[in-house]
Amino acid sequence: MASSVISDFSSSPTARLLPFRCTVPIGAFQFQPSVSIPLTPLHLNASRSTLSRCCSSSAVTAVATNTDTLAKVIDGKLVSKQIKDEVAGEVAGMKEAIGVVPGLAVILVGSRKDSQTYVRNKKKACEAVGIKSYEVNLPEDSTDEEVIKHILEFNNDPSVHGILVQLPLPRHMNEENILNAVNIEKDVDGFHPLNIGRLAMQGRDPLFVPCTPKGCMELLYRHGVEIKGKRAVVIGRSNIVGMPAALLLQKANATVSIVHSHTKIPEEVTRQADIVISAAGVANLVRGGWIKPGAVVIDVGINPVDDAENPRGYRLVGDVCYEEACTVASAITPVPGGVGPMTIAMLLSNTLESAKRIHDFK
Ligand SMILES: NC(=O)C1=CN([C@@H]2O[C@H](COP(=O)(O)OP(=O)(O)OC[C@H]3O[C@@H](n4cnc5c(N)ncnc54)[C@H](OP(=O)(O)O)[C@@H]3O)[C@@H](O)[C@H]2O)C=CC1
Ligand SMILES: Nc1nc(=O)c2c([nH]1)NC[C@@H]1CN(c3ccc(C(=O)N[C@@H](CCC(=O)O)C(=O)O)cc3)C=[N+]21
Repeated sequence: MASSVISDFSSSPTARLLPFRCTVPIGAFQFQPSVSIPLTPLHLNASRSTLSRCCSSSAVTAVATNTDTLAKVIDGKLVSKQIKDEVAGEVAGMKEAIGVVPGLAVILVGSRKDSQTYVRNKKKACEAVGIKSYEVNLPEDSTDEEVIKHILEFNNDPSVHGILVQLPLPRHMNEENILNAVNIEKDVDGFHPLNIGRLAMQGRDPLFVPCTPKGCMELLYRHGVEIKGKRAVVIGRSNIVGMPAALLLQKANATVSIVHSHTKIPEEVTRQADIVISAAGVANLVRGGWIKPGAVVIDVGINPVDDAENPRGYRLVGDVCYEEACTVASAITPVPGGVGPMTIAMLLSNTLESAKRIHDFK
């Protein structure tokens, strides 16, 4: 039943919304949700007809399952749309007040199809909210120096407030040297070691938080999921997702465990968690039996799997076996339509934040 009320609307597009809390309706098979989630229009129940055909359901029988009540779907597409609308409003306001238009520069090296698609989508998203985008495409066999030359130009260009070097870079390149060249004041990806270092330290704050983990946290906040004092498990420890996600959960006072490829009995660790963020890049790694009944599951994984019925010949699935997880979790993000769109929304938000900081615009 809905209980409390929304408050604390600050002017920032990613301002903390204090949760509009209620208890998840629990079906005939009763289990206690480990976190409270809100009853807002953001939620739909997972429908069996839209469940992905991920895996056989045999593993689910090993755990207490809730076959009558399916998890709430955390709709990242919808939340990202709200954030983009907020960003668009602020971008227009800034232009009108001080004549500044935020600018994002994207550097793409090589011709990976997936990277080209991401860059195209980022450009479209910028246009939609009024952010100016700049793009540099370099051939696969470029040198580190060529990439760094463009970064330095953007560092010195006052119309550029955010710089993103699309990853992964070609294998011959030194990612560390290249990312180090980005001015931390324009590091909207939050990948510069100074930004990551500040994220890791008590009492310090980074200028930017990496977009994907920030998007995961934003989904939890905007859905009223309590984090303080909860157990969280992050599957994956990469610099761009897993590690910063674990740091953010810790900053929010969760007790955090990290599962990686050397973790023994990862299902046992994961089953302890009230909140699971999975970023392993392994399709259907997380089965229903890995999830504590009532847990909230954020699936970051984007994994192509063959699908002859799909015109593309493949479809995207997450790390989590959605069909199984839906019967155990209290809330879950879908793939696609979960964390992915949030990553883009956070990039726009970070770019706006950067322009505001550089121009001292409140
Ligand atoms: N939705 C979005 O916006 C985004 C989605 N992604 C997706 O998220 C996923 C992860 O991306 P990224 O972090 O860049 O990937 P990486 O390959 O850099 O990292 C994967 C991590 O998962 C761990 N891992 C791999 N296999 C297993 C396993 N079987 N059990 C436990 N842990 C495992 C690895 O452990 P170890 O360290 O031991 O090798 C590593 O820490 C991918 O599917 C990617 O496409 C990425 C960025 C944004
Ligand atoms: N410097 C850098 N910054 C990044 O943030 C970065 C990167 N490099 N390299 C690659 C990864 C991956 N990533 C995604 C962004 C959006 C979706 C996204 O919008 N996905 C849609 C589906 C898109 C589709 O259908 O193809 C969804 O999940 O609904 C996914 C993945 C950002 N990354």
